[in-house]
Amino acid sequence: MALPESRTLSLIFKYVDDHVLNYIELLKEAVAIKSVSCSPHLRDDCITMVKWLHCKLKALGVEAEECDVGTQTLPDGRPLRLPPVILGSLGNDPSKPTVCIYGHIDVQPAAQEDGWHTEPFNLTEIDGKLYGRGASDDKGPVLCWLNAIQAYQKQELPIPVNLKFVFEAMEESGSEGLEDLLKQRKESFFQNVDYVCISDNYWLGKDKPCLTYGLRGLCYFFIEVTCACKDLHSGVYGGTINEAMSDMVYLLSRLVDKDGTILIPNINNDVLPVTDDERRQYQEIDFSVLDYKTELGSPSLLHKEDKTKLLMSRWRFPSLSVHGMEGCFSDPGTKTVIPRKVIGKFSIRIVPNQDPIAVEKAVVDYLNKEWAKRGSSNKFKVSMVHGAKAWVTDPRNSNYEAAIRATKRVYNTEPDMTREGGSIPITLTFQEVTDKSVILIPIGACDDGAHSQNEKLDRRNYIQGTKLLAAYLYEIGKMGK
Ligand SMILES: NCC(=O)N[C@@H](Cc1c[nH]cn1)C(=O)O
Ligand SMILES: [Zn+2]
Ligand SMILES: [Zn+2]
Repeated sequence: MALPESRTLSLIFKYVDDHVLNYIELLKEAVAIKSVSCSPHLRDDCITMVKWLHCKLKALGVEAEECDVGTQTLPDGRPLRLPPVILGSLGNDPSKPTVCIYGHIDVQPAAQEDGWHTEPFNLTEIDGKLYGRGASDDKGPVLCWLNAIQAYQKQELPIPVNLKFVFEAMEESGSEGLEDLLKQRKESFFQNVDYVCISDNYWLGKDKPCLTYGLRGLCYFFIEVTCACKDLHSGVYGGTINEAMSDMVYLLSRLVDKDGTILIPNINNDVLPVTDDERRQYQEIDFSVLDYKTELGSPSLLHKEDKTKLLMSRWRFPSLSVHGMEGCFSDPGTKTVIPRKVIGKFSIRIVPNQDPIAVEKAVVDYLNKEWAKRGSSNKFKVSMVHGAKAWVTDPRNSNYEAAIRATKRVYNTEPDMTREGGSIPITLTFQEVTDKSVILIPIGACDDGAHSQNEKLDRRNYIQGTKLLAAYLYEIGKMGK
C-alpha cells in the first residue's frame, strides 16, 4: 500500500540522516581506488573501480552487465583495453516511468606534491568537508544514487520508478567507446527510458542548489614537435639545432591573446548571436562576481568584472586553454637538457551550433600556416584527440518540474536554472538515443575544486544530495507513466 507522500519522504530522509557515517565510509572506499583514466599505468585501477561498483549495484539487486567497449590507441600507437561500461536495470514495472541514470567513476590525476593538504586518494574530513580526488567529480554523486536506492529498500518502500544505470570509467578522457555502445543499445536497453538524469556538475554558488540545462563541448588537441633522436646536453649541442621547445612555445603563443580572444581565424563562425531574451535571462541570475574572483585568487578577471559577460564567457562562448606539455622538464632544479620531442596540449570548449569537425579543420589549417611561417626544419604534427559537441535543452518539461519540486522539498528553495562551461561528452548522445528529456542535477558546490588541488564535497551536499535524488525519483514516480 502506498504511504501518504509526506510519510514516504520523511522515512527516507530519516534513514539517510541515520546512515551518514556509512555513506562516508563508502565514499572513502571509492576514493581509495586510483581510477585515473588518462594514465595508462592506472588502467587496472579503472577496471577495479568498475568491478567495485558492479558489486555494490548487485548488492542492491541491480542486474548489471560489464560491457566490453574494446581498446583505445595510445598516442605512441600502443593499444590499451578500455574499462568496461556498466549497464544495469532495477525494476520492470510497466505502470512506472523509467529513469536512466548516468555517472562516471574515473577521475583526473592527483598528487599530494601538487599542493594537496591531504593525501588525494584517502578521503579525509575536515570541518565538514570531505577531501579526496573524485569526492565531487563524480564518485560522490554516483554514490548518492546508490544511497538513495538503499534507503528506499531498507525502509521497505517501493522504488517509485524503474531504473536504468550507465556508469563508465573513461569520462575524463573523452568517454571512448561509450557513444557506440549507447547507439548499439538504442532499441534494446534504452527502449523504454522516459527520463535521463545526470549528476556530474556543480552549483553556481556555495549555498543555493541549481538545475542545469546546458554544457559546452570539448575539442582536445595535441601538437607534436620533434628535433632529435634523443635528449641533448644544451652545453654540448645548444646553438646547433632548432629546438623543439622553442618551436612549441612559439606555436602555443599563437593560440590565444591576453584578453582571452582565440586567434584562430573562422573559429567563431558558427557561434549563435546573443538574443535580447538571453541577455535578460543572464541579468537575472543570482551570481557574485566578487565571490568568484575571491575563490579563484586571481588578481583580475577578463571582461571588466561584468556578471553577464563573465557568465556568457563560461557558458555560451568558446574558450581556449593551454594545459601542458609532455616530454619537457618540469621538476624543481636546473636540468640543462634539450628535449628531443615535446607534445603540447590544448583544448577548446565549444558551444551550441559549433561542430567539432569544423573546429578541427580551422585549428589544423591555422597551425599548419603558423608552422610554415616559423620556417623550422623540425618534424611537426597536430591532431584532435577527441571532439564532443555542446548540449543545450529547453528545461520547460516534466523532468525539470519534478527536480524543482524535489529541490524545494530538500533545500526549501527554488533552484537556479544554469548552464555550465564544462563538458560531459555523452549528454547529447543520451538525448539522441532516448529522444527524451535529459536533466543535470548537481550535488556539489561551486568551490569543490573538481580537477584541482584539494577537491572536496561538503558533507552537507553529500547527505542532502542523497535526499535530493531520492526525492527526485519520488517526484518522477508521482507523475506516473
Ligand atoms: N564533470 C565533467 C567533466 O569534468 N568533464 C570533463 C570532460 C573531459 C573530456 N575530455 C577530458 N575531459 C571536462 O573537462 O569538462
Ligand atoms: Zn565529471
Ligand atoms: Zn571531471
